[in-house]
Amino acid sequence: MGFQSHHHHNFSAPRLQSNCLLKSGFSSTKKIHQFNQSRALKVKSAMRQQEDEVRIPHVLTVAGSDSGAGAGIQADLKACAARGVYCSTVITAVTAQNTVGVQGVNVVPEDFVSEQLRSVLSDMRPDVVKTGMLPTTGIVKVICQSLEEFPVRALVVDPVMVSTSGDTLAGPSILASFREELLPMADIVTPNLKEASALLGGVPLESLADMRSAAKSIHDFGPKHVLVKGGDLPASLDAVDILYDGKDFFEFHCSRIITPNTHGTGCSLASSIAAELAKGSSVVSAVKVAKRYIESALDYSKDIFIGNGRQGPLDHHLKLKNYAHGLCRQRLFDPGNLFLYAVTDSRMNQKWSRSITDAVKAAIEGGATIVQLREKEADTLDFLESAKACLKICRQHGVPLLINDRIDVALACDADGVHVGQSDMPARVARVLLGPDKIIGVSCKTPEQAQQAWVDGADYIGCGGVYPTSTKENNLTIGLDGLEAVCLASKLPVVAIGGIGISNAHSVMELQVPNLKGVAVVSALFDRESVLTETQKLHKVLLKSSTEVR
Ligand SMILES: Nc1ncnc2c1ncn2[C@@H]1O[C@H](COP(=O)(O)OP(=O)(O)OP(=O)(O)O)[C@@H](O)[C@H]1O
Ligand SMILES: Cc1ncc(CO)c(N)n1
Ligand SMILES: [Mg+2]
Repeated sequence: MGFQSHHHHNFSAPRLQSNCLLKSGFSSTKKIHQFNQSRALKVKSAMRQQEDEVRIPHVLTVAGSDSGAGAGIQADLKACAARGVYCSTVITAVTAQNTVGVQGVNVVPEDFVSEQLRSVLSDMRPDVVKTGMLPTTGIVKVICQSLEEFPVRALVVDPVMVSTSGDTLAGPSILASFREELLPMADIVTPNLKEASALLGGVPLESLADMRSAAKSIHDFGPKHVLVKGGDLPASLDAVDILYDGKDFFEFHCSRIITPNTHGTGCSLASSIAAELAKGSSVVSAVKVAKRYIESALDYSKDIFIGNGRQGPLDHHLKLKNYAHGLCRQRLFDPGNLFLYAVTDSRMNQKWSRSITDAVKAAIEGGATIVQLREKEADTLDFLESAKACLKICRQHGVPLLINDRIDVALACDADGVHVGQSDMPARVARVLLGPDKIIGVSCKTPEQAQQAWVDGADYIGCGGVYPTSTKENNLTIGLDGLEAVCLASKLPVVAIGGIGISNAHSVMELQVPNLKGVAVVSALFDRESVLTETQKLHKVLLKSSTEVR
């Protein structure tokens, strides 16, 4: 500490620091170690104040765990993740729950709820707190105390009382604590019809007019906004929610989605509102966006089948999944796909006046096991259109389609991956852009490049030019020796490329070197009269080589 106050930042040369260290009287190694640690911490917190630090919006949810994961803590985590917000969790109860109902509830002692709150609030400073299932009045109390000690930007209260299945999650004794303690602190409270009715001592709520007057009465308890949700209105009516801010009413309409999978809509709506508030939205726009998200998620999960009960769960991660195209597509890369790797070339297709789709179709019918579109001259729009058309053909045959160099085109058409060269987008950047599931291949000529491709998260290596080629100008030929060196050093499967065709494919595969999975060809297939026949011939040669090996 003395060191810090005696010498200010201007004197920060390393030599001076070690002099000061001696002067300050740190003698034992232990002390020096401690000093270095505290200095490391200071450096870290100084770094944290740098301008380029990224503050991610943060919601803390205080709620119960739902073992079926449609509602509660699990819904909050997934909804926040889907909305791009960090979510920390304080658990108030653990429920044994599924699509049939609630089989058991285990309440977390209020002292331990308090301890969880302190851990998160004192250190991580969430922007917004959202509450869900609060099973005891004692738990409501510790939340109010914690929020007084550690204020947050907004409080969203979902006054959970009964599960969708009709099981009690918080008894009627909780109502007084809600009215008197939590609601006065809330920026928004989100009761469904039953909860609004209970908060008001049991008044029946059946129409939009009832919902409006309920919102007004609940506002008198002190929350800044009241959202009365109409999910449980008669099935003949739209799902309309009413927001009241003490002055004006806002109606949020969406058409009713016919689905058994509505378990968790309430929790997810409240945490999505919290997520938007954490991003800095006003309450009105937060509700608008959150409701839109719930509508899409409900629509998206309307046909999924999980569990045998009456109430299936909402599924939150609509953007990450692809049910629409049948089952979840399996995207794991199979190195066996490198066996006969067809690379298209726009000039050759022009020369033989065939469309890129016809070229791809013929190659696949002839036995190609993976296709790469390499369209150096094409306009982006044309390239995208032909990529979409080729993808359709490839999917029909279960053959992966890769795009050369153009990450944007691969993303736009949802191709299976990309192939990049040493002077294209670095593989590690491509990996970040494309996510964990897409296939990434990298052209490598040396063991060092092969090692880098592995480090960067590539899936395979294209190694060449093995023989001289006319497809690529100024391309260094590395020969069979160069190929062998890369294959031996590589941690990734390798496909050989460069001047390979029917006459020499056997000499390549004959190397029998580990990791070598096949050959990639351009001219040998596409600079020919019949793509189909040439591919069939090459396929035969490769099959022969691979059976000879065994
Ligand atoms: N079938 C549906 N179609 C469209 N929107 C719906 C449907 N059911 C509920 N919603 C909407 O979902 C949100 C949650 O509403 P709901 O009234 O069901 O809350 P809840 O009963 O607290 O939820 P939960 O069923 O998870 O306990 C509201 O915005 C509501 O309008
Ligand atoms: C844990 C938990 N919280 C909230 C709800 C309300 O849907 C539920 N069913 N379970
Ligand atoms: Mg409901």
